[in-house]
Amino acid sequence: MKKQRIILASTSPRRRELIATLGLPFEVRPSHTPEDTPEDYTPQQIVEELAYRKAKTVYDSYDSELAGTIVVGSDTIVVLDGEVLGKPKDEQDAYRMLSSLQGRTHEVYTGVTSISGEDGRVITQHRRTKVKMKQLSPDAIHAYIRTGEPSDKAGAYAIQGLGATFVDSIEGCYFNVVGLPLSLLSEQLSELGLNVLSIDE
Ligand SMILES: Cc1cn([C@H]2C[C@H](O)[C@@H](COP(=O)(O)OP(=O)(O)OP(=O)(O)O)O2)c(=O)[nH]c1=O
Repeated sequence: MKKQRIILASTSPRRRELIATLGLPFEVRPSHTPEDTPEDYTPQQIVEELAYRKAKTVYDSYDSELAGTIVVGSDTIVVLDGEVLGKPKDEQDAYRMLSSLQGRTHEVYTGVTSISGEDGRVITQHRRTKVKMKQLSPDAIHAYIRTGEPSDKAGAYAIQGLGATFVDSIEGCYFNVVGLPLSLLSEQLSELGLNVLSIDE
C-alpha cells in the first residue's frame, strides 16, 4: 500500500499537538486566509467555510507532489445566544467575552476539511460541543486575562489550560473544544483511504 501522510493547514500549536497524537506522518503548513464570512451564515456554515478555505489554500499552493497526502484544515468558534465569539481583539474584549460566558452554557463549533491529494476529493463536516462554565468573579476573570492564555483562543479561554478550572461540564467531544475533533478527523481520513490504525511504515 502507498505511504500516506497528512499536511495540516494551520498555525495553531494546539492542532499540531492534537494531530501528532494520531501517530501518522504529518507536516504543518500555515494557512493565512481571510476569516470573513457573510453576515447571515450560521455557526456551522462559518466553521465549515473557514475550514475549507484553510485546507484549500494550502492544497492549491502546495509546490510538491500531493499524491499520497491528505490536506487538513479546521476552524473553531464559540457561540453564545447566537452571538459568534472568535478570538478576543484585546483584553477588554476578552473580559467582555468571559463575563458573558460565565455561569452559562455555550456551544463550541469546529469545522474540519480533509482534501485528498490523490483525487482532490473534499470532505467538510463540523462538530458541536456544549460547555457549561462556572460563575466567575470579576477578579477571577481579570487574573485569568493577566496570564495571557485567552489572547489567541476563541471565546477567550482554553479548556486545555487554566481555563479548565472554569469549566463545570461538557457535552460532546472534548477535542472539538480544543480545536480539532480527532474522532471526526479519523473518520474523514478513513473515508479518503487513510486508516489511522493501519498505516504502512
Ligand atoms: C474554546 C477554545 C479554543 N481554542 C483555540 C483553538 C483555535 O486555535 C482557536 C480558534 O481560532 P481558529 O481561527 O480556529 O484557529 P487558529 O487561528 O488558532 O489556527 P489556524 O491557523 O488553524 O486557523 O481557539 C483552544 O485552544 N481552547 C479552547 O478551549
